[in-house]
Amino acid sequence: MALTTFESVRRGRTPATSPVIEASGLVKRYGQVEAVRGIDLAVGTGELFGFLGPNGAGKSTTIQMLCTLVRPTGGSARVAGFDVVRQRSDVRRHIGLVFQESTLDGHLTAEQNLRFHADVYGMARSSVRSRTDAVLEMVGLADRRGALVRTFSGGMKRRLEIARGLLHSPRVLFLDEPTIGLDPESRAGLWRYVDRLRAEEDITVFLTTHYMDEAERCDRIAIVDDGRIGALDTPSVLKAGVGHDRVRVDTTDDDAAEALLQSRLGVETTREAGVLTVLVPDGEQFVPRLFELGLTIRSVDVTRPTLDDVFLAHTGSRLAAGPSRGGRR
Ligand SMILES: Nc1ncnc2c1ncn2[C@@H]1O[C@H](COP(=O)(O)OP(=O)(O)OP(=O)(O)O)[C@@H](O)[C@H]1O
Repeated sequence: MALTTFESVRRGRTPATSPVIEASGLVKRYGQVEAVRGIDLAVGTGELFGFLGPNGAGKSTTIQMLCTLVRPTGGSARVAGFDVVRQRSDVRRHIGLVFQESTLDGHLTAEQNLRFHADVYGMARSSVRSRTDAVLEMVGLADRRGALVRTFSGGMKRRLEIARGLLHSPRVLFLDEPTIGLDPESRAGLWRYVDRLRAEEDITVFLTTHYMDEAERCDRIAIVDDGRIGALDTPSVLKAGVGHDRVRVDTTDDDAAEALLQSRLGVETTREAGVLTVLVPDGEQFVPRLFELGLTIRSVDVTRPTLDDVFLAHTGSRLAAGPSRGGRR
């Protein structure tokens, strides 16, 4: 799915393709605790959708409602065209789940784990063999199909879980912090498989993550805080919304540079750690104009707002604060 398709959609809340997940006024209360306070969203077919928020924001509860594991207190949601309350088994047939905690059986082989899942889902025997081959191939585990899962590395187990989540050809794959606890190489490997999967099957991926690089991959992101969505758009629009590019210029004569920047380019400067700093909407367009001033410039660097800045602006905490380790599921 080309990113540009989604980039071209100006209204962040509207997906570029027909919605496969739709939630309207979704609420979940646990006694006095209002875990989810009214979530509205639409996720398009084929989209990689990021659902970000600090610990306790309501992400897992929202996912559990979308996956039919928890019944909403209010509002409604449809997944793959089916209502999450009235058509639970239809929803379940069309979704795949990969949660933080492994539910694989270490005493069974990779293939036996998949077979067991196929039985639970009532898959037709005729399709199980070919589909098992296809998903094991997709996640690079075809040659380990007969090995016991307890001999697998953390990355291999996570890949097998993705294979299992895909076995029944779901339309939506829910990945709840899928790379938590994995080393960088396994994380990169897992994303290679997700990319390949998205290229090969018209699947929608609903992702929660605390990693900025994973959030950057998303076509669109919702930032949820205190049970509500505070922002929803493409990563680039969200970043543009939180501030300016920071251009830091090192010159041979900062006083002269400061005067020229103000008089000729009409920009205010500050000095941060002794370096002349300018905040501008578009650093890339600004830098060539700097060089036209005839200054002797030693170096220039441009820093753009990151998704971490976006997260901080909307939630008051840092995305990079680290993945959650709690689990109530
Ligand atoms: N079964 C439950 N009973 C009571 N309160 C709950 C239950 N599940 C969640 N909550 C509360 O609802 C709120 C939202 O929790 P939720 O797990 O959805 O957050 P989260 O965004 O997924 O957090 P994390 O990133 O830590 O997984 C929290 O205050 C949590 O304590």
